[in-house]
Amino acid sequence: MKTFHIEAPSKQLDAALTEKINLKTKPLGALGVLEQIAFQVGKIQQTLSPQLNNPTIIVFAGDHGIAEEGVVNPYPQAVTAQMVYNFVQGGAAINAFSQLNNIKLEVVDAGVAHDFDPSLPIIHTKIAYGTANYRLQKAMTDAQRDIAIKAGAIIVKSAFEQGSNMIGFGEMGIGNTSAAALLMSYFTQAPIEDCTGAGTSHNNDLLQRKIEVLKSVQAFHANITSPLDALATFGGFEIAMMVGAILQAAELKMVIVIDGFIVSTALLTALALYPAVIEYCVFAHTSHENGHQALLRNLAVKPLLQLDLRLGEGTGAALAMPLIQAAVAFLNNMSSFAEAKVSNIES
Ligand SMILES: O=C(O)c1ccc[n+]([C@@H]2O[C@H](COP(=O)([O-])O)[C@@H](O)[C@H]2O)c1
Ligand SMILES: Cc1cc2nc[nH]c2cc1C
Repeated sequence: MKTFHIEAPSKQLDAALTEKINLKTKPLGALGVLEQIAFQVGKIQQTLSPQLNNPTIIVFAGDHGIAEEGVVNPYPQAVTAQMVYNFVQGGAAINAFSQLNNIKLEVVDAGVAHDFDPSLPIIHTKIAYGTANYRLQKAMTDAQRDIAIKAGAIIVKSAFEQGSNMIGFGEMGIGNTSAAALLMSYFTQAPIEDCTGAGTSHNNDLLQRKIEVLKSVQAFHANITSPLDALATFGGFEIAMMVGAILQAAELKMVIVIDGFIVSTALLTALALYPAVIEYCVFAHTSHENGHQALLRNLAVKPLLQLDLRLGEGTGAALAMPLIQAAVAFLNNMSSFAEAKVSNIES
């Protein structure tokens, strides 16, 4: 696999950032979580006056071999490609939210089981027409996984070179809550029941069967040898590309906005390879998908929003970006007690 150079941000400015935040005209700590975000962004950028430029969301789409069977997903596999057209035409939730919040949106064919016209405004990096069915074999070869990681990295590098320093990732892939559940169970060691949710289903009818199927998949792949092997075994291509994307964004010291359940399992994979990545991540929301809460607890992180979203596409990230911008705005634009001649208490 491509290697990345990822270091935790220096602690050099920690004290100065804390002091700058504490001396703003507000009771100590009164901006709550926004204070933590302001501190984190200042630390990532190693400045007391951080700037967020060209916020970008990249949606990776990919199909999953198991989805053809319809045993773990209520919607047909064809919806993945249909939603890609919807993204291109501007009709999805992520289009509405990114347009509202001035976020640049890019759509990637990571491995959709459909041929898209090359002239469409899609990043065409298809690895294959969906992954293989992991009930029968590994979802992808090691070579496909490595190509996917590299492709995700190249896409992020290009966004960075176009001036972006805050990036979020979204995904679209019928069946991908199953891949995500398998990855979460592997990385957190939690039983598959605790990692499996209803996905796109609106009732729990499917859930028990989904858990049984995923248990049998775990038994079939009992000898996973490494985090990268887990990624190749369970897939999908959109998740593998997000692993590369997250790693590249951390290497470039970008602010990484983590969306829902599936993106979080890409992050688990990235963290198993490079633990310092966590320092670059802001967690957008707690998904309604069973498992996400436990995953976030496992990482000891607290997301910004709790909206019971379970859509994916990067929608939570798009909604959280203005809050991150608000944190940076107060750090840059609020007066200190001294500047505004407001009386402070002795600290
Ligand atoms: O982001 C989430 O937390 C999330 C939770 C549940 C479902 N999804 C989306 O639903 C799709 C996968 O659902 P499923 O039931 O086909 O596995 C996929 O396109 C995801 O973007 C996303
Ligand atoms: C319609 C639809 C839209 C989605 N967006 C992300 N995952 C999705 C799954 C479905 C089924």
